[in-house]
Amino acid sequence: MKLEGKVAVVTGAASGMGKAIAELYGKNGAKVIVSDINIDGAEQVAAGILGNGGTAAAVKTDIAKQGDAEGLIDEAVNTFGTLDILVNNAGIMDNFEPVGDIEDALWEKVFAVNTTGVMRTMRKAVPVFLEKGKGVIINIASTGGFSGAHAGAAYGASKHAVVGLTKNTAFMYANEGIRCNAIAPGAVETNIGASMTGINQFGMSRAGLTHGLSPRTGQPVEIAEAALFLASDESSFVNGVVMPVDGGWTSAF
Ligand SMILES: NC(=O)C1=CN([C@@H]2O[C@H](COP(=O)(O)OP(=O)(O)OC[C@H]3O[C@@H](n4cnc5c(N)ncnc54)[C@H](O)[C@@H]3O)[C@@H](O)[C@H]2O)C=CC1
Ligand SMILES: CC(=O)C(C)=O
Repeated sequence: MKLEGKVAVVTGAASGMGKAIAELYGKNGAKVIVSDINIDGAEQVAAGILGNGGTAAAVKTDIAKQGDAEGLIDEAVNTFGTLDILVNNAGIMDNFEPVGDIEDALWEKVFAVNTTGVMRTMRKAVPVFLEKGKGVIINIASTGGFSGAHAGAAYGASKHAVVGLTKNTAFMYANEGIRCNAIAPGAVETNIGASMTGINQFGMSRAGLTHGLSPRTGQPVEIAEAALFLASDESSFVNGVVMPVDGGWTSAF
């Protein structure tokens, strides 16, 4: 019970890594706000946590919308009285486009979900954490947040931005009891492929050169275990890191 009594928001928690994180946090005593644009999926995850004796509530959130992203933090405080842990996990892929093939609409959508949504929940959570004198932020970035060769230009840029936002936040609030870290998963077996709408064959063939070096794919729970460590007091001196959880993929670079 590493998170007994803590209130956690997990975005994109209807599927994949977000679901695994929400479930593991629930098992460890956290009160979990299961947030997703897919409310049916979020409700199922919340029901599963409740069924296992935990505490959870589902909240429909389109993280790309300012009102939803900010309202999510209000909802957590209104429902469970406070906020201790924010996990920014919701994310979408691009279609592996190199910069020469990017369309503005896709660029803007990828940034709205993967980057701007992350900034907005953090901006809203920080005053709650400052008032308490503590709080934990975990951003699910990607190995594409420090490699140029794991997806398309928009996805890579959006995750590099999350890495920068994470490090800046860690440093800015380091004396205020707020810790901010990122996880950089490698290739994990989830439903993220469903967010692709028409793969750029050239871009995918270039990214595929490095994907071939990944020793194996991971399971969502293997990311969730890292997110549990970063949320718990066991990582009390860990701040501003971008932790690869990739089976050793990026040790090759
Ligand atoms: N699967 C992989 O190999 C990797 C994934 N990641 C990152 O991990 C995070 C989680 O992705 P996965 O679990 O793989 O994907 P997933 O597709 O299984 O889950 C993502 C969840 O985010 C939700 N979502 C999408 N757009 C949303 C929006 N506008 N508002 C709210 N929720 C929204 C989806 O409904 C879904 O439930 C993402 O940030 C992704 O970029 C990073 C590295 C590798
Ligand atoms: C989807 C993604 O971020 C990777 C690294 O595969």
